[in-house]
Amino acid sequence: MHATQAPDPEPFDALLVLSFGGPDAPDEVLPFLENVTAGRGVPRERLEEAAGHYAHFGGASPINAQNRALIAAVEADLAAQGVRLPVYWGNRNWRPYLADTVRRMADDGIERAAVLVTSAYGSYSGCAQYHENLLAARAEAGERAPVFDKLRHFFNHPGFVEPLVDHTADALTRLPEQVRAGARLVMVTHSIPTVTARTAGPAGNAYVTQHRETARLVAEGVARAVGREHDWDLVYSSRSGPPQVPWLEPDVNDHLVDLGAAGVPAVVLVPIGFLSDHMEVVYDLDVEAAATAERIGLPLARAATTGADPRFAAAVRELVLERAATVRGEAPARCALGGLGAAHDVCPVGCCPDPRALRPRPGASAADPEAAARAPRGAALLGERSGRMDP
Ligand SMILES: CC1=C(CCC(=O)O)c2cc3nc(cc4[nH]c(cc5[nH]c(cc1n2)c(C)c5CCC(=O)O)c(CCC(=O)O)c4C)C(CCC(=O)O)=C3C
Ligand SMILES: [Fe+2]
Repeated sequence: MHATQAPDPEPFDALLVLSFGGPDAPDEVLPFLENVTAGRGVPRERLEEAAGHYAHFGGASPINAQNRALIAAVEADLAAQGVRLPVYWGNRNWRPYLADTVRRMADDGIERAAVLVTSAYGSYSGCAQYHENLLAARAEAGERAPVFDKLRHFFNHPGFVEPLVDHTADALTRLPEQVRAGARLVMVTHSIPTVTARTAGPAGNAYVTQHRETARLVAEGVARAVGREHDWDLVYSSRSGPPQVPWLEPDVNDHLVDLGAAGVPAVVLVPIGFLSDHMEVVYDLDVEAAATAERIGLPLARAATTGADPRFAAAVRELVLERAATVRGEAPARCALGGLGAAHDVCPVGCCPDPRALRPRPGASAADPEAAARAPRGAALLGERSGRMDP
């Protein structure tokens, strides 16, 4: 018998890792891309361009292997801490599809699961759309479907930030010594339409605000680690959509050219927007941005993502136990670095509406920005059957 009691995940009887998904083979690339862009107005040319990125890697995205590694790290951490919680995995856009996973969870008798979404930040694509996916999957699984509690955004959790700090300090050492001290930290994330950015989070602008905070925390940590300040910028990759729709800028490539022209001696690319080495990282940064830097003679190093770092696996456990305690009506410590504090557990009304609901449609009455978001999304996922509600 152990003297100390294992931490209590009650009322959760499972953890669900919910991610984007990606193809595992060349013949899966187009069907995957069609899933991603269904009804989202992404032009055919952009689809073909994206297919080319996957072709560059033999038609397979690194994302599935990365998620398997993350799940293995989380399982190892839970086991080491004596937390008995099975871990399930489902994706929005590819196998294992979320709906199949939720059906399996129901078959296994799972009643209430914490959900880790592999996006650290609030936005329609990174938060609300996953809530919609959960809602749809529950509807498909029928009345035995488990209840889901999506964990809060982890952009300012030390278990996410600290590995990025170490990886950035490590990337600095890979630059030639004579340019190292003057290196600029270029923090990169996925671009999104500016309208989606403006309406992200309970007060708007959450996507950019949270990224700026993570960028600042990483730069601050790096300064402590290397004993020297480095200037930083927040830039964007992977622009999609039709050309007439404005997306967040500057693009990482344009920015590298500007920095080179301004006489910046070297750059470290820090992919703060991505939990692991997705296609956006291994293609958009390691192929495309690296070629841009090469062309203009700018020394460049790319920091590794947080990935399956054991500190992140421990953070996932902490977030699950924290949320479990909150659901039980306790007031647990909510760990967060910096000035923004721990993000909300349940998304309030108006949080991260679908950009399609914000676009005025010809022949329709003026678009209602709140139309897509009339119900608090977290609460909507709680089982009416059980009558459970969040505090
Ligand atoms: C905010 C955000 C995240 C982070 C949150 C999260 O992690 O969910 C994210 C993640 C990802 N995006 C990914 C891939 C793609 N995203 C696309 C298209 C789009 N992304 C968007 C936004 C985001 N995307 C948006 C607004 C679009 C336009 C279409 C639409 O409104 O939905 C397209 C279509 C073709 C193209 O345009 O490139 C692809 C192939 C992969 C997998 C990579 C791999 O295979 O390793 C991952 C993790
Ligand atoms: Fe994307």
